[in-house]
Amino acid sequence: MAGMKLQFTKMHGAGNDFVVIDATRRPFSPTPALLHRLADRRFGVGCDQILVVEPPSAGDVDFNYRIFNADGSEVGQCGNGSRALARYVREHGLSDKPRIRVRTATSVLELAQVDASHYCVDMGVPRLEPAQIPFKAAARAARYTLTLDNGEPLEIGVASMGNPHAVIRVEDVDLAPVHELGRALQQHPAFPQSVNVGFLQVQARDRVRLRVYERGTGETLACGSGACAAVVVGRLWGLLDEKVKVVVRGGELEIQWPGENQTVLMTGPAETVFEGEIEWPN
Ligand SMILES: N[C@H](CCC[C@H](N)C(=O)O)C(=O)O
Repeated sequence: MAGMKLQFTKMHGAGNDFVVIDATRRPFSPTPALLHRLADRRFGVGCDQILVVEPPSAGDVDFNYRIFNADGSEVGQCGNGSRALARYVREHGLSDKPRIRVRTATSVLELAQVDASHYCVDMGVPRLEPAQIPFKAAARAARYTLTLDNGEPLEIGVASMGNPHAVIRVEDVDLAPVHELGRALQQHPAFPQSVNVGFLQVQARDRVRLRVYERGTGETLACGSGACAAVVVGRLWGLLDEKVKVVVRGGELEIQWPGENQTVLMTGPAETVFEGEIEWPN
């Protein structure tokens, strides 16, 4: 049966991997079935997120950018994906500007190339009010204590980078119950839109290790917005300085946050792995 041929580019940022689609010349409105196929690591291409580059919705940005998790859910932020997008638009001749601005469903980001394989993203001001996360709490606090299904208390920090994050401090990320606690928090009624769950090990005031159990995807090798949220929470807890190296399973990210009402800067890698084409029935 004749189908549609869909060109894509396979990319990753510190091991968080993407299928990137160019919708700047013609619209791309993927069905859930197509998203699942693109993300499927056996029956399809395989990725953590699908990124769709679109023409700007207004003159204040250069591109719009849609983000779909592997489960097909559309979300408003992907930090590692924004670095991949910055590389993508340069490599595909869609822009030769040294700095570009992109709009997602929840945020406007500014991206700049640092060197041949590194990009810096201004991820905007973290949102800390519970209603902005969204997170059900009476008032804003640096720390919250959740009661888990088993009755156990759990201390967390919460922040939104345009997507929701919960941060849990652990002694050793290699020993943390990432999948068990990650799933428990994602199903917790305190997070009406689920949540990305970060496990933060503080090694020094300027160096941490991090694992993230992502919403709509599961554990990834890196989570850019998760690294930002972890540094924001770590600083609110008085544990971290302004510039922090975040060591994740797939590499390293540099995060800088001067403090409240300031934007978070994230610097990290973006790589192109291959160009591909997949046939899909109309
Ligand atoms: N799973 C996230 C989206 C991808 C974020 C992550 N890949 C990043 O680099 O920020 C969410 O549902 O909000």
